[in-house]
Amino acid sequence: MEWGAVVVAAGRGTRMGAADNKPYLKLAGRAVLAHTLEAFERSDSVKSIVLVVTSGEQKKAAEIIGNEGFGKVKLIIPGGAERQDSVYAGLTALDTEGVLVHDAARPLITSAQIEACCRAAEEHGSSAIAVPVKDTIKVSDGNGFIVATPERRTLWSVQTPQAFLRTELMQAHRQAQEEGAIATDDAMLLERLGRKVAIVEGDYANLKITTPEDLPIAELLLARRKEKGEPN
Ligand SMILES: Nc1ccn([C@@H]2O[C@H](COP(=O)(O)OP(=O)(O)OP(=O)(O)O)[C@@H](O)[C@H]2O)c(=O)n1
Ligand SMILES: C[C@](O)(CO)[C@H](O)COP(=O)(O)O
Repeated sequence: MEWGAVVVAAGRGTRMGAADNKPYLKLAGRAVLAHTLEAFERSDSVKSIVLVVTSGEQKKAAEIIGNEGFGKVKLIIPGGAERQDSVYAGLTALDTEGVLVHDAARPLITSAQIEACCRAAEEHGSSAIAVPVKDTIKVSDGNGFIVATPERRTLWSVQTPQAFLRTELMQAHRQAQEEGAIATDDAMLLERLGRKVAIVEGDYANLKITTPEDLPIAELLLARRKEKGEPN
């Protein structure tokens, strides 16, 4: 199966609160976006990448891609108000049979994990990388009180990439649009249609740069990876 990637980098970084948008923050001397794209550039299964960025940041993104010599990024397009809109915009610009959707804010992804996602989706139809939850998770009543504790052994913290048949994911997005359904990840759009998404156990290091403390943690994880001679 031929695989493409939609890398979404069109958020505003509200929770990070930095002067620059998250994809352009420096991580070990390089833009967060450069680390993220490098793993997809190195993945033998990924043939093309559509990068979805904030309107007005297309030139900035293109400069990074040019400086890094990345050749798989075919299009840099503006995103939408929600992550779901940005993903859909990317899907309409890709023509591969398989699609990986990945957050640009997850720069510690590795090409090995990308390959594992592709293989699992080729076997099961779709897949999502995830790690077992380490904390006990509680459900609240919305007024600050705990009302339930889901069984921890059934809980996974899902990350990206998530891998799908492109036409299937596009159909799921269109159905969600028609029904006004908002999803915080793409797997949810298939789950709501009764489709099973295979879990690919990943790595706790594949964190999403979301709040300020995430950046120094990512720096440490990258330094440890370099000491061990591990590739992205
Ligand atoms: N309208 C949006 C919102 C998010 N994203 C992307 O989706 C990924 C996950 O989103 P998140 O970590 O929430 O990034 P932001 O939306 O920028 O952060 P915040 O919610 O704090 O504003 C990020 O790579 C982000 O750039 C996107 O492409 N388009
Ligand atoms: C897609 C995701 O990274 C899976 O954990 C997460 O849902 C993105 O959430 P965000 O609020 O858009 O960062």
